[in-house]
Amino acid sequence: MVLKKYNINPDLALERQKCTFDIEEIINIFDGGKEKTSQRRKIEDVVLKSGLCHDDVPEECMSLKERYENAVRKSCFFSKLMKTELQEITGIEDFETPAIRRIADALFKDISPFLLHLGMFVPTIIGQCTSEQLMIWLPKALDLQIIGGYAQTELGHGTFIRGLETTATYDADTEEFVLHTPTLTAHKWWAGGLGKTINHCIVVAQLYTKGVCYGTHLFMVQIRDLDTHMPLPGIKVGEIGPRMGFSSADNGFLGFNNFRIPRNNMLMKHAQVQKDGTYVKPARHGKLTYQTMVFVRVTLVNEAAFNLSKAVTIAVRYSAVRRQSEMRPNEPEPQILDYPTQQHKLFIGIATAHAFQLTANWLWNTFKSVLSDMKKGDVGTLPELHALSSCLKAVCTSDAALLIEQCRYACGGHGYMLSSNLPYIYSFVAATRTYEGDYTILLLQTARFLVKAWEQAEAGKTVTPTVSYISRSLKGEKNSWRSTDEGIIKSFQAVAAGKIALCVKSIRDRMKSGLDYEDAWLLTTVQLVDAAEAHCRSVILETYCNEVRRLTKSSSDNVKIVMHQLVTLYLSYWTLQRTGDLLRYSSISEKDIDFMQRQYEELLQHIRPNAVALVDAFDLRDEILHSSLGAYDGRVYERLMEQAENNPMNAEPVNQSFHKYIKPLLQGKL
Ligand SMILES: CCCCCCCCCCCCCCCCC/C=C/C(=O)SCCNC(=O)CCNC(=O)[C@H](O)C(C)(C)COP(=O)(O)OP(=O)(O)OC[C@H]1O[C@@H](n2cnc3c(N)ncnc32)[C@H](O)[C@@H]1OP(=O)(O)O
Ligand SMILES: Cc1cc2nc3c(=O)[nH]c(=O)nc-3n(C[C@H](O)[C@H](O)[C@H](O)COP(=O)(O)OP(=O)(O)OC[C@H]3O[C@@H](n4cnc5c(N)ncnc54)[C@H](O)[C@@H]3O)c2cc1C
Repeated sequence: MVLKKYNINPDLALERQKCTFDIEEIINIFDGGKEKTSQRRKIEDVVLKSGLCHDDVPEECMSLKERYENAVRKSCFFSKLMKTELQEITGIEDFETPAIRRIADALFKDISPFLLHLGMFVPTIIGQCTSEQLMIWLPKALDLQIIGGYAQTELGHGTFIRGLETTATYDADTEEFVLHTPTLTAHKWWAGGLGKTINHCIVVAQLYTKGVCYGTHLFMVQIRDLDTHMPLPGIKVGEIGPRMGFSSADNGFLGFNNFRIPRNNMLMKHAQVQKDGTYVKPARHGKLTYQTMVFVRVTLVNEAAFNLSKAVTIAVRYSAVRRQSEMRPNEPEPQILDYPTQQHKLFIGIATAHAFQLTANWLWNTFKSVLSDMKKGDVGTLPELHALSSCLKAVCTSDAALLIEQCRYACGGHGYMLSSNLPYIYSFVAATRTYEGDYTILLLQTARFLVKAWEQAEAGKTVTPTVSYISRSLKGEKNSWRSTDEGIIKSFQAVAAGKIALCVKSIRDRMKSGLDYEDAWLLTTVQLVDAAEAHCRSVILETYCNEVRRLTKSSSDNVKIVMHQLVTLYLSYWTLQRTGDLLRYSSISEKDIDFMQRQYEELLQHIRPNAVALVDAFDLRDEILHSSLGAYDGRVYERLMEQAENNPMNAEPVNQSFHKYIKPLLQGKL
């Protein structure tokens, strides 16, 4: 759609005059410096000027097939642009740049069918191939001579990878693997891009050699002819059908009928099958084939932050423009943003977007540092990364989905319109809570790490920094509540320690009563999930505070003030959400809770004048927001009417169904 130009809505113009800080300063902080802001804007200019974002009809008015075809068209031209003009700006192969991710949303209101190519296929090649394999596949994948996906999940199993049924049996005579789908439930299911788009695929299958099963391994498989795009003989492939979102991503199914691939197509960086069929197991860690999932979990924290920032920008701008009800008789209707309950719904969204973005950046740096340790042969930091990425992925995607839905509630009926973009943002983020490891499953992985850390600390061993609070708790350090940043973080750590202690006790008590470890663990899983969530909260709170302090060291006083107001709002909000836990595990009193409630309500008032400026500081262009409610100019009603008038349903004054059905019904002739 071409965005019509309007003058700024007067309410929104006034809001911007109230701003107390330099928006550009905050933009630079989140981009990582002035230079990065300028590079990002250059990238956005190039993409927006390319004309690629244009749709003749709104995406939501297209059929599923049209949406898919439109998304393929855009993905191809966008890929070409990335290889040419964008590469000149970003530097060769710098696909890591968050700017590319951001501007991709200007093209795809839903998502690109190439998402898995960049998001999982290329990262798997990088992380799982030997250097010889890398030289064969990486240049082709980066150059889009081959397009790939990641097919792990099957119809019968997603969570439990060890239960996957697809087999890859080595045939030493021909030096090939035979891929086979032995049952209905063994069909690969869900892989993005698999339905219609990709010609190659990373397939996760149970490896058999010399009659022994060695568990799941990764294989590079060509599934379609590069010229005709027809499925290769022995391959059954297609689209799984309409779903809540991901409509243009052609999620697919895949079955193999004794399909042969060369031995070299097993990704052999960590484990190998030699020509004679001898299996060589990974030298360092048994779960290195799960590395791409860890990578994606790390990036999903960023996705949670980015998508929440879009939703809250839309809802705050709308709330500054929307007037409803009256506060006092005969007074003009106020902006709905003036209602404290509306501020309560929205300002936590702004603070959470900051908290998640800074946590995502921190997690990304942690990931890079663990990768560099692993390159040197040290896998000692991997368990902590796995525990951190698991709980942060679970909690951030889950919180973001809830807060995005809250943004929709905050926009009343108009938030329900697809043109608000809130339903799209929600359905995308809702899926992130499930894929790449369901919420509960990932928290249970973190819980395993926490229980182990508890046992290590009990044995007097040093534990990793993110769980050092366990050692303090075991030393008998009592928590005394203080309503400062550090004080609140310590109390949240005391909550996490208290919950982990109870889990350990429950497991031990259950074992004393005769249960084996597995049953004792199983019966404690409700508490274990809760403990892992509490641990994750303490990590987010601490990271957010530390990062704001570090990043605003040389900022102006006004930026320091407003960024810190949001930190305090976040800490107060979570204190009030978790009073039960804090009363149980810290020394917080009712008086302290009253104080926190008052502080929270005062903060809403302090933040109110800067609310619009704070969402402007996410620097999200209208073309990325795609929202009739959230455009920079605030011309909500004009855009809603414009979109209604453009609705293809209004192209003809009388729909043919009137003549076919309604009229005969009215006339008793049906
Ligand atoms: C032109 C286009 C432009 C577009 C631009 C876009 C740019 C890119 C944007 C990027 C966004 C990316 C989006 C990508 C979209 C993705 C779509 C979705 C994909 C998928 O969902 S793929 C499938 C994912 N599946 C899962 O996540 C399954 C979850 N299950 C598991 O992970 C495991 O089964 C398990 C962990 C739950 C259990 O595994 P297992 O039984 O094997 O292990 P145990 O529980 O017995 O544990 C044993 C020990 O191993 C440790 N462990 C487990 N996992 C790991 C790990 N990953 N790393 C390290 N260690 C691990 C356990 O902790 C255990 O350790 P312990 O010491 O013994 O306790
Ligand atoms: C939009 C979308 C895109 C996807 N893209 C891909 C892709 O590209 N490639 C790919 O391979 N896969 C993909 N997936 C699949 C995805 O990874 C899985 O759906 C996900 O990992 C969850 O697994 P599941 O469906 O087997 O759920 P299940 O494991 O069946 O979960 C169902 C419920 O059972 C619970 N449960 C399961 N096991 C346990 C347990 N041990 N303890 C307690 N509770 C348990 C879960 O918590 C959940 O509540 C995609 C999924 C979606 C929705």
